[in-house]
Amino acid sequence: MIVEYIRYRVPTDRAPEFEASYARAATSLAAAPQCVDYELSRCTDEPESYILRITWSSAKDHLEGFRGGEHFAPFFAEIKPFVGDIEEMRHYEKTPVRGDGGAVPSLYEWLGGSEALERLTEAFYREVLKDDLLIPLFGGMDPQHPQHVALWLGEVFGGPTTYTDHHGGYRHMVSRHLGRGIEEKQRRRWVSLLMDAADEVGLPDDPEFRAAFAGYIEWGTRLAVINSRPGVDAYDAPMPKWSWGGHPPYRG
Ligand code: HEM
Repeated sequence: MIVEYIRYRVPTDRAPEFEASYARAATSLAAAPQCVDYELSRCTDEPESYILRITWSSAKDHLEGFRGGEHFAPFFAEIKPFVGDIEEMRHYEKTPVRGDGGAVPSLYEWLGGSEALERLTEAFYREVLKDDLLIPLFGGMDPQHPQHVALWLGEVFGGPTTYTDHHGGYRHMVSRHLGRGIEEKQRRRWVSLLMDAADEVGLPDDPEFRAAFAGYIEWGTRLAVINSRPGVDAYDAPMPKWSWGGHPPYRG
């Protein structure tokens, strides 16, 4: 993905016309398959200054796909009167320097940190080991497994990077699922028992936390099923970093 920034300096008497034109032009961005998202901001200190941010699937998709495609002409027709007001129009690559600020707690902090996760995985695997669908997979489980999964979850939810630093990281986690042939009904049971355990140990039950938590668990378990199929080899990937998505915590 690539981010395009376009900085405009528009005299204030033309600002309403400028914003109205962009509101119409945005329908072409919304329809363009190369456009990931867009946002027009106006400077509060210098109201003549605007910045348009557009994320494209790639620079090539923007320059060839969008500009050569059906949505460019109606887009350009709307914004053409303001081309002379452009001060900068360039592509930028995202760097790893980004994240939530201190105003937004990590999911790890919100759920109660490592102690809460250890309580969760202990209660969960106690039930897993009594479950007729899951016992064939977990019968010979390493006794340290619940703690390892607690560390994994902690890291994914924004806690310390202990799993990556001391337990083999992403590749090791994937390798533990290889060749296990996890079936959909086993995945479903795993999810269901984990949600029961979350209630049992009193993880926060606010809608925003549970939606983010369930989102990761749904994603992670489906990936575990894929990784457990025949022919998959161990691979490296960046550690997933899960956050609140579209709904940060409600603090009414
Ligand atoms: C979000 C979903 C999942 C996460 C985060 C997860 C995490 C992990 C981790 C971190 C390990 C390695 C533990 C270690 O380092 O020793 C592991 C192993 C394992 N996982 Fe998963 N897993 C997930 C889903 C599943 C599902 C759906 C199943 C099966 C229904 C499953 C079955 C296993 C088994 C059988 C092992 C090896 C256990 C042992 O013998 O020690 N996992 N998992």
